[in-house]
Amino acid sequence: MPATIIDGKAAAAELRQRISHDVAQLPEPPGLATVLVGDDPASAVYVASKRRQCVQAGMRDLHRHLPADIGAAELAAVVDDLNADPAVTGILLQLPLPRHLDAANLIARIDPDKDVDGLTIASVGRLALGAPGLRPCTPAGVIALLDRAGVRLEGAEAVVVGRSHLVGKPMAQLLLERNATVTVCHSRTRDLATACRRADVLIAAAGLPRMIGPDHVKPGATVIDVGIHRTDAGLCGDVDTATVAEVAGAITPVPGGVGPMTIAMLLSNTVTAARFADRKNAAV
Ligand SMILES: Nc1nc(=O)c2c([nH]1)NC[C@@H]1CN(c3ccc(C(=O)N[C@@H](CCC(=O)O)C(=O)O)cc3)C=[N+]21
Repeated sequence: MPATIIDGKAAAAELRQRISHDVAQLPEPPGLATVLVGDDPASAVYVASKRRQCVQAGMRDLHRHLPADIGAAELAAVVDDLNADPAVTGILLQLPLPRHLDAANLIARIDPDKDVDGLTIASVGRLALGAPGLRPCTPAGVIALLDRAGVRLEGAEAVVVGRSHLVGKPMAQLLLERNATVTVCHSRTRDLATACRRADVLIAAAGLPRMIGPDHVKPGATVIDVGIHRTDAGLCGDVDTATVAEVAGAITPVPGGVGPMTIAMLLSNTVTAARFADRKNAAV
């Protein structure tokens, strides 16, 4: 029997409904500052959807579009400005940045309480300690998707393929927090297929088109495809969906899987950041 398709579009729409409701309860609409440097076409598409959904949820769109040749000091000043602006609840610096800019340095400038991407050192530390904080959107979206699909994580064998700061590492930590037994695989893993076949829940986040095939999947496993690649044949993920669907119990499609959940979690983080800001104001 072919795998159940996990519908990320529907899950994201549901989550956005809840977020709109939460936004309406806040004393003031949160503001999301998306910062786009240059004109990378894929980045432009993602940022456009983030902005549209932000407005649809009742939040303020405080977008900044900056030229590709902006200097590091100038971009740092923009981040400082957004940190200081009380109308700005969340800041998202769209990656990748042009080559002459040091992303780590600029991310480090973002106020951790406005870090809706969950990428600052403080956010990473809070996640590692299990302390309250803003979690990276894609892995948080994957957990929400698994919960909605009724996938049990407690005691499950979870295998994450990929160890990026944006997805793989925080994904492993969130799964661990949910009491899964977590294995992290990467480009130097000796026998990837064997390691992956342990998985009850397999997360493909290595960034290589269709690298996960049916040989990597235990029959009945849940397969989450975080990859997104634009090829001549159209969009595809890190999973060879057609063949893996013959083996897996459930699988996320690309598009319509993890991507929409990433954006919904960004909105959710912006609401969380608004609550942090309220608490800070109440304290003074
Ligand atoms: N600071 C930062 N934070 C990010 O979260 C971030 C980033 N930089 N840089 C790039 C990646 C990629 N990313 C996606 C978000 C939504 C979809 C998405 O909605 N995808 C739709 C399809 C959209 C399409 O046609 O491409 C889907 O999968 O159904 C995909 C990819 C966020 N990223």
